[in-house]
Amino acid sequence: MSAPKDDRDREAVQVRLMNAYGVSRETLRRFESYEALLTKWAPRINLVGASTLSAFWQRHILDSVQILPLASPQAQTWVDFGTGAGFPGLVLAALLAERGSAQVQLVEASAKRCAFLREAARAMEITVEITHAKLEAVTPRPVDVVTARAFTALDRLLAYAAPWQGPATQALFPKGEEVSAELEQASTNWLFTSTIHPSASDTRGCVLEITNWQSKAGPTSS
Ligand SMILES: C[S@@+](CC[C@H](N)C(=O)[O-])C[C@H]1O[C@@H](n2cnc3c(N)ncnc32)[C@H](O)[C@@H]1O
Repeated sequence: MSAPKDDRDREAVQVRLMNAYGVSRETLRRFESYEALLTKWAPRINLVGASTLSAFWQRHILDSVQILPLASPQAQTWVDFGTGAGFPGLVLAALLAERGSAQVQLVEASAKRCAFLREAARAMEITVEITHAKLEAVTPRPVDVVTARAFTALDRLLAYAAPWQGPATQALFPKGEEVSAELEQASTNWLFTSTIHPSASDTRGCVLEITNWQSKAGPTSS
């Protein structure tokens, strides 16, 4: 008798994570602890869409993991806006834990989601900075990488991310089919360099990389 489809899907993604992204067995075990906690908490608080929980490995883990190789290998400081249940910031923090010295800050406005993030970090035995606040209220600092998934449209994202920009900051934003429209809209207010990386987890999606963004109105204030 063959294994249930969910188990086969999970196994296929895990093999891909190891072979294509070099994810270690130890990190896979961490993600399994994370999945168990998410499954336990999800019925009580709104963490991820119920329909996406069964596709945890593809829709959430792979979708987040694919960001890491797009970042500079030297990237040390990371911030993730609106992390929600942990995507992509907490997953990236788990991957970066193997490198030892990277610092990842997760900014999330919901107290319940922050409580979940703390528990998940504990379950995975990783260190991550969880900031319970609205992004607008957080003191920005220059970082190497800014990430945000399903947070807001590109035009507003660039405004949020501008005060976190250093000389070589990369912004890496998972986006869906709306990416062209968002790029067009953002280009009315911003000058930037963009690269669209096809998504490994969703044929309709991409990871949008933005560097060197600046407001057409001149230097931005936060
Ligand atoms: C649609 S969810 C996306 C969560 C996660 N990034 C993902 O892709 O699964 C947006 C998240 O941003 C948070 N959020 C919304 N506005 C925020 C703000 N101004 N500052 C920080 N977090 C915010 C919400 O609480 C929510 O968890």
